[in-house]
Amino acid sequence: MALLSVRDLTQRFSGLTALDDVSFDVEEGAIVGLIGPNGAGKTTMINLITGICRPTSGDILFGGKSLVGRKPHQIARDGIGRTFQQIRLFDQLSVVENVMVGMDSHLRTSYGAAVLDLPSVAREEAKMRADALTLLAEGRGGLEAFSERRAGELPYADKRRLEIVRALATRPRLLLLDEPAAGMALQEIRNLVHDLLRIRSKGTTIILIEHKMRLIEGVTDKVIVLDYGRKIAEGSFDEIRRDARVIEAYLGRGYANAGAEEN
Ligand SMILES: Nc1ncnc2c1ncn2[C@@H]1O[C@H](COP(=O)(O)OP(=O)(O)OP(=O)(O)O)[C@@H](O)[C@H]1O
Repeated sequence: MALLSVRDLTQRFSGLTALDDVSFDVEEGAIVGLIGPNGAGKTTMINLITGICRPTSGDILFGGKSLVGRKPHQIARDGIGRTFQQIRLFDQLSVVENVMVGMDSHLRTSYGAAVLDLPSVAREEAKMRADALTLLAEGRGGLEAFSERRAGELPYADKRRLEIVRALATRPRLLLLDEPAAGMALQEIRNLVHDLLRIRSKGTTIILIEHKMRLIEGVTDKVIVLDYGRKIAEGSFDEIRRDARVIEAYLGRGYANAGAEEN
């Protein structure tokens, strides 16, 4: 059984069909790319999976159970984490605190104990800090070296990487990334390829929206291509880059043989 199964999903916004009868499966342990031109419906797909919007019709099954009608916080607890196109860090908090904020839903200490400042709260916080530092240390060029710096002071690419670490703090089974390589230079994308493969090797399934084909080529097992809300292709990057409809709608002619070297 697929970990995630999107079935006949349609989303209309007053007259505009953002997604039109889209179906695909994501197998456990896969890294799946979601690509297509601006306005194709990629972010809408992530918003439906995470419960921000309710689909006009169709279904989304996660571990065999429908997500439709569930609230975003319930879906996060079900095991789906995400990052956003626009960075959403707490700039005034330290790097490690940003990751700890992401762990809140796992905090077992009660509100009452927190108000009374009981030792159990201090123990819980120390454990969260240690777990957050472990997560920060796992990426290439470990972010843990900057753990006490304010997030707002980090270079741009590290902010994006910190967002991913924070999304991992909820220990998701499925991680949804909305343009994680936006604004990154070549070496930073290489580091991100390494980070994503490592995250997958630890058991997290990933769906990523991305315009940087170098990242899509470097990490994905399968790519879904959307155009005007419709799925126009599905296959390995090698397959879809030779697909006439994908070349026409999105990639352009240079891709069929050249690959992602220039992008
Ligand atoms: N809440 C909304 N209300 C009305 N229209 C919306 C809403 N959300 C998205 N749309 C429209 O749905 C279409 C798909 O948008 P979406 O953001 O999903 O595209 P995208 O593929 O993520 O594009 P990009 O690559 O530019 O981020 C667009 O025409 C957009 O204007």
